[in-house]
Amino acid sequence: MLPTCYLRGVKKYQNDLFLRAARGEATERPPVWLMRQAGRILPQYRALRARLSGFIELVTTPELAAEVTIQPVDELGVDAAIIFSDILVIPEALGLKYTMVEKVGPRFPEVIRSLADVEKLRPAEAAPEHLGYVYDALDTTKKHLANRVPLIGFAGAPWTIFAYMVEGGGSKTFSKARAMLYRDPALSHALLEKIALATAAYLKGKIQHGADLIQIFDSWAGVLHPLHYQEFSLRYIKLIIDELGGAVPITIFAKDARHALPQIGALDCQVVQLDWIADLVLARTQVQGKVLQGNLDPVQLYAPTDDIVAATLRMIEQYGGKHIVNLGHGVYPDTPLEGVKAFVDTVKGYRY
Ligand SMILES: Cc1c2[nH]c(c1CCC(=O)O)Cc1[nH]c(c(CCC(=O)O)c1C)Cc1[nH]c(c(CCC(=O)O)c1C)Cc1[nH]c(c(C)c1CCC(=O)O)C2
Repeated sequence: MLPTCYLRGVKKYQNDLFLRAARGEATERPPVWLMRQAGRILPQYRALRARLSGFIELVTTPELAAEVTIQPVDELGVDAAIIFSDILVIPEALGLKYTMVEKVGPRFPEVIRSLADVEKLRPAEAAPEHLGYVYDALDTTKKHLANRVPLIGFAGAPWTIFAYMVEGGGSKTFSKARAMLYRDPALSHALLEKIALATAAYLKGKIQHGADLIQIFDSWAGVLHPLHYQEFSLRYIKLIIDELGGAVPITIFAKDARHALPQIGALDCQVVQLDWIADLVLARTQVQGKVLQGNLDPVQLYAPTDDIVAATLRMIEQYGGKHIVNLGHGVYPDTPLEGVKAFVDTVKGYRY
C-alpha cells in the first residue's frame, strides 16, 4: 500500500485545511488555491523563465521546478502547492517529443495516425522510468516546503492527451482527434488505453514521491459528443482511478462537459472541479456527496478589487461548505497580481 498522510490520518502539515476539505471534513473556512498558480502570473516566475532556454528546461530541472512550485505559497499564501510540470510529459515519456512555441503553445512534430504508430510508442509500464525528473522535482519540493502545505500532483485525462498526440498541438475543434474516434474506434481505444496505463503508473510514482492529492485535467472534455465522452474519456479516467486504489483523494476536472456531471459524480473520486459556466445548484444535485472545487470566472480577477471581494464572498456563501475555492479554469497569464491577491486574501479572511 502507498504511504500517504490520507491513510495514516495524522496531522502532518502546518496547514492541512486543503486535505481536510478534500476529505469532506468540516473546516473553519474553505481552502484556496488557483489552477495554474505556478508559473504564468508571478514576476518571480517570469524573471526565472527569462534566464532559461525555455519552458522545457524549467520542467526538466528539479531545483527550478521546485522553486516555481513554492513561489505561490510564499507570495500568495495559498493553502496548497501544485507541482510545476505539464500534462504533456506523458506523450514525451511514451516517445512523442514536444516543443513549446512561444505565444503559440505545444507542438508535436510527430503525431499518431495508425496502429503502427501506437505500437512504436514505448510500453506504458516504461513511462515512469522516463519521468524521473518529475519525481526529483517532487522530492525537492517536499524538502523545501517543509510540511507547510500539501502538494498536489496532476495529469491530463487520457482523452486530453490523446487530443494533443493526434492533433499535434492545440486546436479549437480538435477535429483530427475527434475524427479518429469516429473512423477508427479500435485504434482510438488502443491509444487511450496505453495513455491511461502510462498515466496510472506515473501517478503511482507521484504519490510515492509525496503527492497528497491527484487532480486529473480533462481540458478538452468539452469538444466531445456526450456518448463519445462516456466511451472515450470517462472510461479511461475510471481506469486511472481504479489503478490508484484510493491511496489519496482525487479531483476530476472535465472542462465544458457539464452534461457528464452525473457520471462524474458516480466515480470513486472525492472532489469535482467546476468550470465557471456551471450552475452550482444543479451541480450539487448531480454530484451529491462530493466536495466541489471552483469556480470563479478567471476574468473576474481583472475587475476592481471591491468587485472581486464581493464576488468571492458571494461564491463562498452560495457553496455553503464542502468547497475548495478556485477559479473555473487556470488563471490567465496577464491577470493583475492585485486581483489574484484580493481573491486569495478574501477567502483567507472568511469564517463559516
Ligand atoms: C491543457 C494543459 C496543458 N498543460 C496543462 C493543461 C491542463 C490545464 C488547463 O486546461 O489549463 C496543465 C499544467 N501546465 C502547467 C501546470 C503547472 C502547475 C500549475 O501551476 O497549475 C499545469 C497544471 C505549467 C505550464 N504549461 C505551460 C506553461 C507556460 C510556459 C511558459 O512559461 O512559456 C506553464 C507555466 C505551457 C502549456 N502547456 C499546455 C499548453 C496549452 C501550454 C501553452 C499555453 C500556456 O499554458 O501558457 C498544455
